[in-house]
Amino acid sequence: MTEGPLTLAEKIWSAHRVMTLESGAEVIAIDRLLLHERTGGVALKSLEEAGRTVMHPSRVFATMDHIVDTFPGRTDKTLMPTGTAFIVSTRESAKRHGITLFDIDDPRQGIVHVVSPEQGIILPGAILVCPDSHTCTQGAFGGLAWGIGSSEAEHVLATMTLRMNRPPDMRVTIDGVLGEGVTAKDLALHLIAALGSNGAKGHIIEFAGSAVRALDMEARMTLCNMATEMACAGAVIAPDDKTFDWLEGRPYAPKGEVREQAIAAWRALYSDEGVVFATEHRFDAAEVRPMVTWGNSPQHAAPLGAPVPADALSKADQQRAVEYMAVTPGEPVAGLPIDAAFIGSCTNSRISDLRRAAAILKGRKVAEGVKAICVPGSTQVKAAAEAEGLHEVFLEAGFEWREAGCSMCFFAGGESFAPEARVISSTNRNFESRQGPNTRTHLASPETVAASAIAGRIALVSEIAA
Ligand SMILES: CC(C)[C@H](C(=O)O)[C@@H](O)C(=O)O
Ligand code: SF4
Repeated sequence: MTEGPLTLAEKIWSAHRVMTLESGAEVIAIDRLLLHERTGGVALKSLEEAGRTVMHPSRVFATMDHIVDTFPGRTDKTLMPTGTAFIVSTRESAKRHGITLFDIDDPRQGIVHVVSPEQGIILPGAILVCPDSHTCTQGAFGGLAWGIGSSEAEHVLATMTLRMNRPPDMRVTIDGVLGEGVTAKDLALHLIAALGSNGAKGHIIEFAGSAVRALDMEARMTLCNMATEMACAGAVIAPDDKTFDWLEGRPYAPKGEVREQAIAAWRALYSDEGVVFATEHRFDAAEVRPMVTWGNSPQHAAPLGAPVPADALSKADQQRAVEYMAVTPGEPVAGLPIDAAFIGSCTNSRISDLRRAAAILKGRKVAEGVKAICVPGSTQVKAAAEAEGLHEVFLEAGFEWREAGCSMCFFAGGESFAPEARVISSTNRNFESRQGPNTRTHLASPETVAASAIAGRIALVSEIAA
């Protein structure tokens, strides 16, 4: 390993360095590759067409999440035209190459970034890649994880290496205490609003500080997930006892004596005192409020109740968003009537998210005319929620209760919300037509989504009647 003080990311990177090329690029070893039926299927097909084989099938995992329907009783058939072909071809390739597949009917199935931590596939100090932009979610466990393209995934399948320049390091330190009812999602939107959607361009962000240490593992995943929306190359949080405890007993995580040895090594995974980051930012958790987006980029976020920027119509990038979203500069989006509410996605669909939403929905009803849907992030999350009776809370309130998957986080030609529907959503992207043709997505925490579904308009938890 290199001498002198090192960042956490540098420590992990140098432990994986195979060689440095003349160009300065490096060849690094990859520990784990994850695939899903949308981009993973493409990588496998292309590998086969090139006549290559999978180097380490036991380090490659595939799941069905992006294209599969989430209706109860689903099959290989999907509303996405050509969708079945992706599902079938991923399944057949996985079988041919001996890759572990979390298929539609597998109790381990779910959204790739929810399933991997659940199974203990991502580990502190590891490097994991996946042809999906929200892979940095998994950096919450103190490993390096980032999204790659399908052709890079093919390269990893064949060689378990990647050729890359080491990304520069950025540290985002958040000290202080988050206020009552303020969540990791609000914190993430606060940071994106402040730093911008290119604010971390090409950097590996290390989230540090007392407010980050205080987050539980699922909240850390939400934070790292949203880092993608600042164009980062990865996001990482130094592992601690919470990380080790969360991983205990997970199928692919080390056990017994090996676990003890692993923990001893994982305890060295932190940025050394005095190390210099390419960029540093500091935030105070006490300043974060419940947030909601008003435009078509996650950076178009403001505290719930704050107005859409009064000068938005004079700014080229905001003008289109204001028109598309049908919002009024100078006025808040809070209070706007909604057509739909969505709880799901790799950002906010884990058991703690569902528990917090259910606590708000209990004994209440979704406002008339609002289509409300809850899609657990994985089949395991769904089962855990059902064991606690949370599904009954959602159903009694008037939410649909679905099978696990990406669902309407990402309209790929399958199921969608109605054209121009205004949707309050626990997802990570509010791009144009993201949840169906011309849909208007407002990003928020699961709590705000639940409260808004009850109110029938964008609302704070504190605004709904007791
Ligand atoms: C389809 C997939 C490649 C895409 C991504 O990379 O992120 C999707 O997951 C998304 O969230 O937009
Ligand atoms: S849940 Fe949404 S953001 Fe996450 S991987 Fe699926 S489509 Fe992408």
